[in-house]
Amino acid sequence: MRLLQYSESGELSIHSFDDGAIPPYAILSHTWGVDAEEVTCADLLTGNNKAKRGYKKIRFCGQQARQDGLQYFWVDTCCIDKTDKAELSHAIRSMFRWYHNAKRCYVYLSDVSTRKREFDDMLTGIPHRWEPDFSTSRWFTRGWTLQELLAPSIVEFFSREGKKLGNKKSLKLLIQKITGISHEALNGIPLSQFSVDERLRWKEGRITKHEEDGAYSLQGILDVELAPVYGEGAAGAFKRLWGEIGKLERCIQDIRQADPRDDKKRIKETKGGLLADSYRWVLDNITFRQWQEDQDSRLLWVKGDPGKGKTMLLCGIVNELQDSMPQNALLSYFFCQATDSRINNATAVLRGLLYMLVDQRPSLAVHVRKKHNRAGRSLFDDANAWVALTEIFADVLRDGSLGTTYMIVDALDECVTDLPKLLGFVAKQSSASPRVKWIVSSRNWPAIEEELERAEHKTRLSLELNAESVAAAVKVFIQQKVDQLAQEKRYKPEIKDAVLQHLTSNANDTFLWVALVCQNLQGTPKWNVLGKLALFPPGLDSLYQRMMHHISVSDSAKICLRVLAVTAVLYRPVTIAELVALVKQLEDVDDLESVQEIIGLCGSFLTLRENTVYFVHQSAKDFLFAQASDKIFLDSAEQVHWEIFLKSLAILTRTLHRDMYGLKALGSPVKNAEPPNPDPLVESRYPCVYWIDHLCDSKTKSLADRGSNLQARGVVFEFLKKKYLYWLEGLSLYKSVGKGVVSMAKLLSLVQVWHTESVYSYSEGWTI
Ligand SMILES: Nc1ncnc2c1ncn2[C@@H]1O[C@H](COP(=O)(O)OP(=O)(O)OP(=O)(O)O)[C@@H](O)[C@H]1O
Repeated sequence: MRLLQYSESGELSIHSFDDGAIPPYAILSHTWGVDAEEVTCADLLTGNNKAKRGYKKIRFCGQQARQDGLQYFWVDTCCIDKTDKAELSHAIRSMFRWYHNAKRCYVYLSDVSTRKREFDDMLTGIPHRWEPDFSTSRWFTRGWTLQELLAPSIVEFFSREGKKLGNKKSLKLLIQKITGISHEALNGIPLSQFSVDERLRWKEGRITKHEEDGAYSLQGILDVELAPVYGEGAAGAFKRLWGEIGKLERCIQDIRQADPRDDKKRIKETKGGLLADSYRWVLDNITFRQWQEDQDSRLLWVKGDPGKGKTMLLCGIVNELQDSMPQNALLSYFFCQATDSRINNATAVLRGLLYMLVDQRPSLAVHVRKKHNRAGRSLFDDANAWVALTEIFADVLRDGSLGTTYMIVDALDECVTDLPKLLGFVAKQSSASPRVKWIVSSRNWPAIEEELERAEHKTRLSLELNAESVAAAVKVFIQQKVDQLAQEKRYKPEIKDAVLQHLTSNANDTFLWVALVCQNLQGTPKWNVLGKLALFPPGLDSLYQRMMHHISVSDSAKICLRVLAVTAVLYRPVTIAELVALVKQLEDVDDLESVQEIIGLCGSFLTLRENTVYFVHQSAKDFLFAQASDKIFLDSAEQVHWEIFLKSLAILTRTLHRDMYGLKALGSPVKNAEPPNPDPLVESRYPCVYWIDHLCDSKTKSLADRGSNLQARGVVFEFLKKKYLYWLEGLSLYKSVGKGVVSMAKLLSLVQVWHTESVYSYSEGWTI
């Protein structure tokens, strides 16, 4: 980028700077006069044509910049060498960014005068107003000036005498009236938050000298890049612009696997809502403040035992940052959950973080588009997705337009697949840039500590070492929960006091323990509360143990344990309809209410939200595997996987057929495929995506279980023979083709294992 500078003696000079080393500068916005009177790059380099009228606005810009403490300034007439085609093309593509990055933009209005005022005042005694001239100024009718108004954060307007008229914020009512652009856009809200149609409306009626510029001048406003091809005409330029907008939209849609904002909302609600007074302590915590204020503190690791409130703390921190960060800062976050295969792996974490960044600032998609244009959606979910995502992510974090950026990842310990890779990535990237600040949270796992140790600028916030603050936060939580219970269940004061007392003395600074006991008390009649209190032992595991015992001795033990066993090995939370289809024992329970009741009986471990069954907490699932596996899985977890695999293929064989959504036209885009009502595939969504995973995690890999292997081969062969294409159609309707491809690769490996273990038999002759 070239910049101008006036020396102390008033000498004008021009300097070139590389992208990473551009000093602070002011920028001029104006409308062109007669070409011959504008100062060109050649004029400056040769020192010719010093009498051109165009020097007036250059002098104005230089003086104003100096007054504002800026040494350098940029003027389009002479800072671009328009005779050099490559430079012109680069400048057109960079212009929005140059205006955006300028410290101040001065709009020089050569057709608005303030001096006229004094003259008119003398003649008529009526004060002259510059506003009418301002409203009809040529500046508001030109194409390129739209981005010059929108891109910089400070835009100041000057009359032809160089008198300041105001800025885009102080004049926003007037500017809105003239341009139809909303206050929010003039106040600097990211343009990506306005629809493409609205942004295009702002451009209506504006003209450009070259017809193609109508489209080229919109690229920054619409977050796309368009290399200029003068001569293609307006139609050609707009056609390419639409094409780029379409590609950008597809790219952002393809990155999106799940929106972390929705996951955060869901997690917060499933955990009973966020209590601000139970997390605000962190804002005054010395380690947290150091992370926030110190440039050299880039990675904060929040660590603590299960149920200490890390996830809720991070939800609170996200809210606080959202409210307090500067407008051009970015915030991206991800909440891992081991029980949900959409959000329990390293690739999903990067994809979620990237989605949030690109969604807030679509111009960052330029780093994704190079690869995405070639690979499409499979870039993010094929076997090489991790490698591609880490490269893209590193480019995004290096982007020059990135200001302060916050990256937050909760529950690293719940990243089931490729955690070491994720830790390595966080350690590396958090050391790379002082502009990017990271917070991660996890349990106190030595393996995580070891990896994060490699980060250069890290601090840690241990909840155990901040026991006093956590204890006070838990106390507030207990008080709020007990008030709520007492009010809803109309406790007498002595019962309320006893509950408060029991919770306070046994919670051991563990939020989750309090939440579980209160959930239990919710279903306890008030006459039984005092008797029941003593049955809630301190410590999470003891509490789970008691809950397990309660389920095991109940009349519904058999069915509840089965529901728990199946739910524990599923790869994502399932809807009630999916659960009923997968659990054989629920087949005869034909009404929804009874199923809900059964799930309620497992209530200490499971919870229902919007018809979907979730584990109350990861620690509940951990407990089932570690300490109750003999009770719930009976034989083994692999056996449960095996049964789900068989059940899945039975469901799919029954439900999959040709053109399940009645689309009729082959090749309809899947995004237009609306499920019929009722949806014929309501039970088969889960089996369609996960049957191979269950097969792989069942016993069939082992030669010892030859019988199962033979049975698996037979069932899989039959299924693929009859339903393979319909299965692909199902995957496509569920937008899970990428996952299907990965699953097929897994199946192929499994077949190869069978083969090498001599289970494969040519005489039966089937191949995959
Ligand atoms: N600030 C808060 N407001 C409301 N509820 C809270 C808050 N902090 C913790 N809780 C309650 O405590 C429970 C456990 O908290 P959370 O899930 O955040 O713990 P965690 O430390 O992330 O646990 P784990 O490491 O086992 O995942 C939540 O389900 C919620 O009921």
